[in-house]
Parts: sequence; C-alpha cells; structure tokens
Amino acid sequence: MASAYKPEQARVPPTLQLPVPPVNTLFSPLFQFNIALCQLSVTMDKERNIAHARKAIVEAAEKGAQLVLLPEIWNSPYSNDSFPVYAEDIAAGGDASPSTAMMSEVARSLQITIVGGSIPERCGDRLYNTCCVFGKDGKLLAKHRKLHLFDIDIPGKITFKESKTLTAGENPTIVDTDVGRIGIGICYDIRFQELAILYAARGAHLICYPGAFNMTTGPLHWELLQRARAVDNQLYVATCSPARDADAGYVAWGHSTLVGPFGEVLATTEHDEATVMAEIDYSLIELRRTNLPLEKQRRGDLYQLVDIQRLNSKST
Ligand SMILES: NC(=O)CCC(=O)C(=O)O
Repeated sequence: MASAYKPEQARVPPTLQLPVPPVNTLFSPLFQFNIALCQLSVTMDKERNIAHARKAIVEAAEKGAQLVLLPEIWNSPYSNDSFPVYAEDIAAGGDASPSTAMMSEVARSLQITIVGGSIPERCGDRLYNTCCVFGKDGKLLAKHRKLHLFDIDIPGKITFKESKTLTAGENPTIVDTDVGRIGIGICYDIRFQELAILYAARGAHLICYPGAFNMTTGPLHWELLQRARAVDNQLYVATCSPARDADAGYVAWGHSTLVGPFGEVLATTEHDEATVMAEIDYSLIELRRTNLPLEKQRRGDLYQLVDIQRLNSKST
C-alpha cells in the first residue's frame, strides 16, 4: 500500500518555507474592535477633500471605530493629469503634506489607528501611489507604495495607464498596530495572490486594500478577489473605495467591503458615499484555521513560495 504524504516529511529547505505563525503567539493587539471603511466622495478641491476626510474619520471614531480605512486616492481626482498636481512630499511632512499632517493629527487626537487610503506621493522626480499608516500616537508607522501599477486596456470599455506618471513601489508592507498585524496593498495589488500569501506567512491578521475598481471589472472581480484573498489565507480583508461620481473621468465602482476568514462578506455598501462600520474578531482566524488546517495540509514538497526579502537577509 502506498504510504500517505505527511507534511513533516517534506524535503523543503527550511529557509524557503513560509510557515504561518499561530495568530495568538505574535504580539498582543486588540482581538475585537470596530473598523470603519470611509467611502468618501472626492472632488477637485483638495482642501475640501482633506476636511471632508477628517470629518468622516471623526464621525467614525465617535461611533466606536478603532481602525479607520480611507479610499485609494482620496485627496485628488484619480487621473494621470491630477497625480502630479495633487502630489505631496510625505517625507517633508507639515505644509508639504497637508493630507498626512491631517491624518497624523486626527489619529493622535482620537487615539485611533488610520490606514490612510492612498494619495499621490512626490519623492524627488518620481511619483508614487502611497498608503500611510498612522498609530494612535499619530506616528507614521508605515508607508506602502503601490507595487503593481494599474495598466489596463479593454478596448471600448476602459484604458488606463498608471505607469504614464507613477513609479511602482519596491517593498511589501506589513505593520504591527494596536489593532493587529496589517498587510497593505493598493487596489490592483489585490490581483496578485502571492502578496497576500506572503502577508499571511508573515502573520498578518488583516489585509487592507484601499482601491478604486472601475465599472467594467468592478462588478465581476472586486468582491471575488477580496473573498479569494480572505478564504485562501484565512484572514480578514478590508477594502475602501471612493464613492462613485458618474461625471468623473474615472468612475469608481464603490462597494467598500469587509470579508472574514471564512470568505464571508461581513459588511458592505453600494456606490454612494457611506461609512461601513463592522466588528473584527481575530479569534475567528484561529477557529477557521482549526476547522480547515490548510497550512498543515499544504504540499510543500510539490510547490512553494519564496520570500525573497527573507532569503536575501539570510544570505547577507
Ligand atoms: N486603481 C486601480 O488599481 C484599479 C484596479 C482595477 O480596476 C482592476 O480591475 O484591477
């Protein structure tokens, strides 16, 4: 009789394996808390956009949110013409970056964590699509530059080329906060499952994807991709879109959503401006990983994902 495969017999070099650490041995974030997804209307008036986002964050915190997620490109219209005009030098802070100054101030004054959607970032002669994460002391905890630029061509439907103005980031971003270990992706990043697998392997409880899907791919792919990333990796996925403006050059799909570790949609909305409030309970991650022990059943002897950064840090 053929002997059954046992994962412990896998002949995978240990440096290449991506073990998923048990959720409760990582550090001690809040295990239950409220998240708010602020699906904001965005106009051409940057000052208004910043004040408007601040107001939504304050209202969400007053309703009990301890983590607030903002949309992709919430301080500027989503267009290659606008990115250079609305871009901010985040490193310079203060007046050079009124959007990050607002997020830092409001995180500190309300004592909440903010995953700040994204804004166009200027760094030297380059522009990035960048998400800043602030802790409840107002400190910038992490900065994620969109890794996969949205270059799409579906003739007669949608053509967009972020690479016309933007440069892609170089690093995956995973950050420890008071509300868990959070992996960050921006919109098109959600299509690349390897990034989500990597975040799960590094112990993420939640992946946040600020995103502005479009009217062609949104109906088919937006929820599908969120649920796939969540169910495959048995963790939470949160997305936040701008509200739809049918007159804008780029019309966003909306539908900001929270998905749980069983692939279930926990809270969502349509395309109008709205704040989605929902509870996250990280103990459900462990429950689902016990129900379906995918990590133990994975055939590491047949396939594997390489964590290149970890590999490089070991070889230097
Ligand atoms: N802003 C984006 O990355 C949009 C991604 C998108 O719409 C897609 O279909 O992917």
